Amino acid sequence: MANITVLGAGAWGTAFGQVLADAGNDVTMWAIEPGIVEAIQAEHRNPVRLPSVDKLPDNMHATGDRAEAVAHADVVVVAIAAQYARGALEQFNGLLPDEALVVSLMKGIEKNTGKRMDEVVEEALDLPTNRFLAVSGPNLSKQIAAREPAATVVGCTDIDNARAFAKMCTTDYFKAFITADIIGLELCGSLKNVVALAVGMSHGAGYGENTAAMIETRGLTEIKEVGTAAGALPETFYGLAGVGDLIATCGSPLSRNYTFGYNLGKGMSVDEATKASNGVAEGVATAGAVVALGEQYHVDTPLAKAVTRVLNDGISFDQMIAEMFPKNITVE
Ligand SMILES: NC(=O)C1=CN([C@@H]2O[C@H](COP(=O)(O)OP(=O)(O)OC[C@H]3O[C@@H](n4cnc5c(N)ncnc54)[C@H](OP(=O)(O)O)[C@@H]3O)[C@@H](O)[C@H]2O)C=CC1
Ligand SMILES: O=C(CO)COP(=O)(O)O
Repeated sequence: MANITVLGAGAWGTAFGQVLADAGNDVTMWAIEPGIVEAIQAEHRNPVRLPSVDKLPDNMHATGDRAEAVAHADVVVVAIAAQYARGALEQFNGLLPDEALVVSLMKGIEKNTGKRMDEVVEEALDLPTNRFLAVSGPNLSKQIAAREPAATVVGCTDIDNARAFAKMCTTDYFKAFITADIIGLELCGSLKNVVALAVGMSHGAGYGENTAAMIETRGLTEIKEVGTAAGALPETFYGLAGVGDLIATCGSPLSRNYTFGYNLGKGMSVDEATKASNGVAEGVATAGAVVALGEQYHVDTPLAKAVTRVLNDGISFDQMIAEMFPKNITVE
């Protein structure tokens, strides 16, 4: 198969690295933390970010050296926390082989620029659009690391590249579908994290499934409206990467976004919830960017606005609901 390098040995980077290794590829993990590199290389484990896996496959290696990591890569997969991706990738600019494909697993919007990860990756690496791919779907890392059956969507403007990478990440337990709708894929993955924060808050505040369903339904509409205004295909939002990922992320305490929201709903401050989080909750930085995207495209974003009010102004969950659903609107 292929030589594939994964940049970022977090929970999903490591679990997806295992999928790629199970599919028969030779996988090199690059991480900034020397302790993680050492543990993967010496013990075939990532005790910091993915402790549930006792032994990673033998065809998974690790290095902390940037040039060595990517020198022979056919594909470079990026799994770095979204707000740090640009800075981290700029240090790889000029090191990648000329024809290498670059695949983003990230689900976030850059806070300072409002840019999607396809834009950030292409700018940071001077990468042509046809060599950028995104992977997004209902993919809670711990369950995929346990090899439970799951599926994802691989996107690329060059559908042959999407098809080629989908083959490289298909195993008996992990299936990949393809699309050319990069904008849809990026916005589904990033924006559902904001919805998961709100649903987590609802459960943390003590409410049940009706409240969660009300938020999820509003969230899906909001994601679709912002996304289609930005150029995405509407059908992407009703597929695996859209409603599929919304169901998984809003329904599981394994989601860092859901859990972050749950802790806020129970009364923690943003600082306390950040300290309690086991990995990055991308929705926290992305919420404000969604509001800005809404303003840019003249689409109302009551859910994202209400979530930013909780994050920035510390309003209660009940007040958030009142702001999301003013008395004079009808909600579908
Ligand atoms: N976990 C999941 O279930 C899924 C996650 N995703 C998305 O994938 C992305 C990564 O998630 P995940 O792996 O779970 O997150 P984690 O929080 O587990 O890991 C984040 C990764 O980013 C790295 N990182 C942070 N800052 C820097 C930096 N300045 N330079 C280099 N590396 C840095 C971390 O390195 P270090 O460990 O050394 O701090 C770590 O490898 C996110 O955008 C997330 O939304 C998508 C689908 C599923
Ligand atoms: O995107 C995910 C599942 O598809 C993971 O969600 P979290 O980043 O909230 O853990």
